[in-house]
Amino acid sequence: MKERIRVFSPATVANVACGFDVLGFALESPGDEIEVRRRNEPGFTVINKTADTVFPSDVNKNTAVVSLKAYLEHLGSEDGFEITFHSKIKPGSGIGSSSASAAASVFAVNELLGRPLAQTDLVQFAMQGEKAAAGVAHADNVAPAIMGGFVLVRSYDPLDLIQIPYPEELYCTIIHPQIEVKTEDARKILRKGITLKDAVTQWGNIAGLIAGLMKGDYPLIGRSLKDVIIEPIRSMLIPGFDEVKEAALANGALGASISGSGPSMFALSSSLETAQRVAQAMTKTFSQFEIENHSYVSKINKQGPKVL
Ligand SMILES: Nc1ncnc2c1ncn2[C@@H]1O[C@H](COP(=O)(O)OP(=O)(O)O)[C@@H](O)[C@H]1O
Ligand SMILES: N[C@@H](CCOP(=O)(O)O)C(=O)O
Repeated sequence: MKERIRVFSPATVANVACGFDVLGFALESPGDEIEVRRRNEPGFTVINKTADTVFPSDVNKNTAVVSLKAYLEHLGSEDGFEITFHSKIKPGSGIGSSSASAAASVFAVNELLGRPLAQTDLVQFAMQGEKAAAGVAHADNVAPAIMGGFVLVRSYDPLDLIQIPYPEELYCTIIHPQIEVKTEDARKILRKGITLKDAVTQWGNIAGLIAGLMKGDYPLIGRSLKDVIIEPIRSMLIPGFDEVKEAALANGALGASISGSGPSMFALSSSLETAQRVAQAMTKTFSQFEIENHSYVSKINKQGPKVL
């Protein structure tokens, strides 16, 4: 049996505007690149070879270790592993840094062990990594990170994950302002109650977004990419949010909102040319707020994690 493996695990956009905690999609880039090696004794070590990522000092709070422990416990294994991070999504970015790590380790070891579990069965363990990072075992990052594409979390209990078809020509613009917003903090500020009016609007939009993706109906996707519950609260953490979102829409994006818990923003477009124009417009607008930022365009990642 192989003793070591190197894998890539993708960044993800969770919530996707109106799908708080229930919808997410994977990006072709960026992502985590880790190498996992079986140790000769139980326990876990984390080696950080990334340029600018700072992990928790306690290795057992690393989401890659937390998810892997849950997976190995399920298998009844007492094996130990060394995890080396070669590249890393910046934590607190809003594109699933904690999720990419949680997904990477369980995918890697499942491959090393000859796939004792189906890939979709790995999500439940990666969710434990998310719980360590954000206090809640939300699946809308780790499900698409492991399964690829768009994934709807139809139910958490029991866990019911639905892969959602989407049009091939769909491009995501990500803009990442250089500020950190921890998911845990961005969850604490949310209202505990919502009005029936907002609930009706939100579930109409999530249904419309799913229908638009499945039908490849770009106008329907655009009409549905609206969030009346989470975005009004969290956008207060992102200086210039309204202006940047307006710039994206004015330059042809189907829709735009906060990526995950932020501070990154995402916009979906139906062509690469539009997505690139949107990236330029969002960057130019953010720069007017003197916030260092970088933007890029990514296709949707069909595959999820992969062995390198
Ligand atoms: N392997 C890891 N990768 C990223 N963040 C991690 C990891 N292990 C623990 N963490 C912690 O999780 C938090 C980042 O997760 P989160 O707030 O969800 O950000 P993001 O929006 O990037 O997923 C940070 O507090 C970080 O210290
Ligand atoms: N549904 C979660 C998604 C968090 O995404 P992340 O990429 O910021 O970790 C939430 O909105 O809290």
